[in-house]
Amino acid sequence: MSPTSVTSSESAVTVSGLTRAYGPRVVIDRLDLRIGRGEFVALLGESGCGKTTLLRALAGLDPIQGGHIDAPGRPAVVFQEHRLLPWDTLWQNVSLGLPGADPRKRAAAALVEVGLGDRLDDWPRNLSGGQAQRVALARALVQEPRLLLLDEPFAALDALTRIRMHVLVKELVARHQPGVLLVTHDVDEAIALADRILVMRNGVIASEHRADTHGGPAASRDQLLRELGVATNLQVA
Ligand SMILES: Nc1ncnc2c1ncn2[C@@H]1O[C@H](COP(=O)(O)OP(=O)(O)OP(=O)(O)O)[C@@H](O)[C@H]1O
Repeated sequence: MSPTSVTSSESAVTVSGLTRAYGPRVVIDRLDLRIGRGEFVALLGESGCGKTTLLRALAGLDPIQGGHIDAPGRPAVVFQEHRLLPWDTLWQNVSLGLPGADPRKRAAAALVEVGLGDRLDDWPRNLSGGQAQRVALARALVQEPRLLLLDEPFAALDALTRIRMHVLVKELVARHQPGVLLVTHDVDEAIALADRILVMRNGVIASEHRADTHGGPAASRDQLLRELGVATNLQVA
């Protein structure tokens, strides 16, 4: 993978008036959103509010019932489960569907970037959960997507592995400059990673918080928990 030079004003995705319904039930209601190249956006919201529905619509995996999604190129998606093919080696998994010459070489470079450059010919079954998610990240980024969609990719990992993955994904996004939408339940993860945190409620973006220009966090933990309807004054007797 080669680093890409982009301008921050370049759009990774622009969404206007997006509506997504399951039968009569409207889950996303005329939602507007723009994510720039290199921008890391986290999406929080209580369970069932429509986060994954939005991500799947942006990925082009589901039909939409109204509005418009402008996402040049094909978005790459990393899910909570790695979705690697067990009958393919790691480099084959990473290069799957990759157009152009020398797929093994490009897959190798991607695996080096995620710290698995010595495991090209190994099999998914021999990987830990964290290693498998590294391969999933390599498989996404080798496509050099303008938009990277992350659906709770670290949720099943232990706390230390999750922190290592945060450091890695931050580095990779800084180098490759996709726009990122991270769906997460983890308020601390959103604070650690995001330039902008969105809180979704009733099918729209109810509030948004931007990190300050000095890299300060987009919002405090208490503030986000309050917005998510979680009491923060819990006292242990
Ligand atoms: N295929 C489907 N058919 C009908 N309803 C669906 C379908 N998928 C999701 N829903 C409903 O749409 C709503 C939003 O679901 P979604 O999975 O997007 O929420 P979420 O915010 O990602 O939840 P969680 O945080 O628990 O993963 C929920 O009420 C869910 O029951």
